Amino acid sequence: MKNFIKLNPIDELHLAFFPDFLDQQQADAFFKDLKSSIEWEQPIVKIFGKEHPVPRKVAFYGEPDVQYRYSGQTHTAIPWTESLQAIKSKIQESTPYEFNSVLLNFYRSGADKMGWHADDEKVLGSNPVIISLNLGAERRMDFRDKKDHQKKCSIQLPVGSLLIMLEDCQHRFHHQIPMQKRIKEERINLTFRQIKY
Ligand SMILES: O=C(O)CCC(=O)C(=O)O
Ligand SMILES: [Fe+2]
Repeated sequence: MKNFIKLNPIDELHLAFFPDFLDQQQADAFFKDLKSSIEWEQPIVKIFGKEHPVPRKVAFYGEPDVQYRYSGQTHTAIPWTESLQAIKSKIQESTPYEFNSVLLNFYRSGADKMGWHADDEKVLGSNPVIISLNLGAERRMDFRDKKDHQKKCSIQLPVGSLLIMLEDCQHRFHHQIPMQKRIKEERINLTFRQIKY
């Protein structure tokens, strides 16, 4: 894969990173378009019997009939928009991976976040490759070994960067986007996935 650097911040964590996959102008144009054209939702999740809105907005797009369960509900993919098609083609020119859907997250400020999790659902198959595009505010992403919480690291995700989580990343590690209260700017992240079943 041309232009990707291999990141291996801790043993066994395999990432590929393309820091300026989109230039600032392209990234800004996609951000603006996605912010207004995507059907953003804020699902309610039940945690210990209490209902909470998820701390960000989300949307799921992809091939017809692809379904994905997140935030406690099954979602059917909304068909690719023109912008998503353009991003998808650009990613497919640079990587050998297949994907049939994208989960989008909209962080309204540094107060929005995503807690520790792994994208290791059965429907993604074993060792799923997750391709993640970053638009808007630069945020930090943390990784930690599921079994040994001392084994951890953080990376910065600047605007226009593309991060690929490879090999057994989802099986061995959790990741999160922590709250960063001093960040006031919005951010959109897209994670392209191959839902197998
Ligand atoms: O916002 C991000 O960079 C990460 C998103 C993520 O981990 C996910 O959608 O599963
Ligand atoms: Fe994730």
